[in-house]
Amino acid sequence: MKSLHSYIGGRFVPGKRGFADINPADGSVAATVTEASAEMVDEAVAAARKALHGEWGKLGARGRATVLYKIAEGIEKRFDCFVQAEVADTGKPLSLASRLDVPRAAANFRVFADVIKIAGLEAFETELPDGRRALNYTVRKPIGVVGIVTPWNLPLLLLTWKVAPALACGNAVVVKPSEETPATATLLAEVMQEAGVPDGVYNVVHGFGPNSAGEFLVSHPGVNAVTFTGESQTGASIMRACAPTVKPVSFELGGKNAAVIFADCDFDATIAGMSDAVFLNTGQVCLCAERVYVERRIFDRFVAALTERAKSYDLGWPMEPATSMGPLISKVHREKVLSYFDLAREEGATVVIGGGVPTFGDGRDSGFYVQPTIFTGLKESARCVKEEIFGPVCHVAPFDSEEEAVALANDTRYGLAASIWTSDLQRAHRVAPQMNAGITWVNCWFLRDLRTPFGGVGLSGIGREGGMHSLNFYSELNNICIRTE
Ligand SMILES: NC(=O)c1ccc[n+]([C@@H]2O[C@H](COP(=O)([O-])OP(=O)(O)OC[C@H]3O[C@@H](n4cnc5c(N)ncnc54)[C@H](O)[C@@H]3O)[C@@H](O)[C@H]2O)c1
Ligand SMILES: O=C/C=C/C=C(\O)C(=O)O
Repeated sequence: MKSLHSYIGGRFVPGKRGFADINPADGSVAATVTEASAEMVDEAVAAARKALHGEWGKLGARGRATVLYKIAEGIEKRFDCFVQAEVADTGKPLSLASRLDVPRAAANFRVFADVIKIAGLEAFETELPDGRRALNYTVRKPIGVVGIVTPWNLPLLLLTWKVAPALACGNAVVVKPSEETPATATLLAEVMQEAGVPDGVYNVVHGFGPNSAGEFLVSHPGVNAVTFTGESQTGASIMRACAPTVKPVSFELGGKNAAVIFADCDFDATIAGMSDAVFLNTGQVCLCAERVYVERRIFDRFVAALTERAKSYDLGWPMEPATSMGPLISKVHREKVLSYFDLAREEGATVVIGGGVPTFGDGRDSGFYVQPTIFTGLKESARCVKEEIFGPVCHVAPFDSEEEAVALANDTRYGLAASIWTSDLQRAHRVAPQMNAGITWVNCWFLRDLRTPFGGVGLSGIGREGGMHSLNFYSELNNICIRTE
């Protein structure tokens, strides 16, 4: 049985207590993991601090970019290892990990290497009424030791989305991957060693959230900034933990995202896109559309076509190439999703398809699969329309006018992503800016350009990452004002 340990100051360090890393496809134990104690988190933060004062701190942006390209190559060299580790931890289909998670991890390092090389700085020529003149210019410095806490749904993708810009900016990091998916962050440590990343620049502490490595890290006085992706409530706890030392935070949190489908959409392309938007990664993507609003004229046709799509998913073993939907991440998460399925029925939903657990007659019956599920008929005030479920499920409701669609889409305390499906370009331009969300896609979903701002409003987060926005979070700007006259 494989044992996964924390990685501190360039060494794998076992913790005293162990916990199981479960494969959600059949409930088997994929690996054992040792938990980092408070002392080990202290050591990781100290190792990161030390690295900032060593050769890493002296390397310029070009030198760091070269290291980031090597990390990207290192991930690609071990492509199959990363895919297998991610599939074993998450149960996601091999095809998905191969086309999304692992390629994006390498892309994250390449893009931020490119961005740091071309990033400019601000400068102003200042003229005061009394005749004095000055040149103001800004320099970018690392923020220091960055604490990175990440979730289980896209483990390597979301971890590297933060590690890459943090390293590009010259920081040292201590990462706390989800206890559900510890493998790829650990494997990345080996890539870091091979790429010549100095000891202490990348540290991993394994464990849980409250009263464990997660809390020890975010409340640590030696951590200069915290970046977190996960549930909104966890974000609130982390914010409280960061308050005493006034750490800057960047939060990418939950969503209850709307899709708005107009009758003039390209119907087949919309069904294909919406099938991903609802069911990709078993609906466990923060950007997934759980609220789907469809213009009444095409409502029945849309529901029927999306239902056909739901039927077409192959809930196979994750390592089978044909598998298109895996299990949910854990028993606990499946219980949560199933409790929402029960609640939807109590709230008066019509179950169009799904709503339960599939049976297989093999080991997958001990895994955490659920059926792809579509509901209709709920009131807008229903909890299943308001709360994030995070499973392969959506509620579809009709609308009659553009104004009504915008109001329905925006009636949420979240605000991460929205999608609009229409062939009318003017309508797209009119409606898109009205969406109360950080990201609005038109005739597509989860189409990413890593230079663009990514983040949410309301309960969906604080701040934006991506391109220059990441550089601004992961660095301190020092403005220098020189009197010239
Ligand atoms: N907005 C985004 O970009 C985005 C991306 C992916 C997932 N998510 C959200 O993440 C959630 C699913 O992921 P999850 O269940 O792993 O989230 P989670 O909040 O339960 O856990 C995320 C991480 O936080 C740690 N943690 C938990 N409590 C903590 C505490 N008190 N202090 C420090 N660390 C703590 C966990 O151990 C884990 O590593 C969903 O709500 C989803 O919408 C958002
Ligand atoms: O589950 C959430 C997905 C987040 C995606 C990103 O952060 C990204 O594509 O950069």
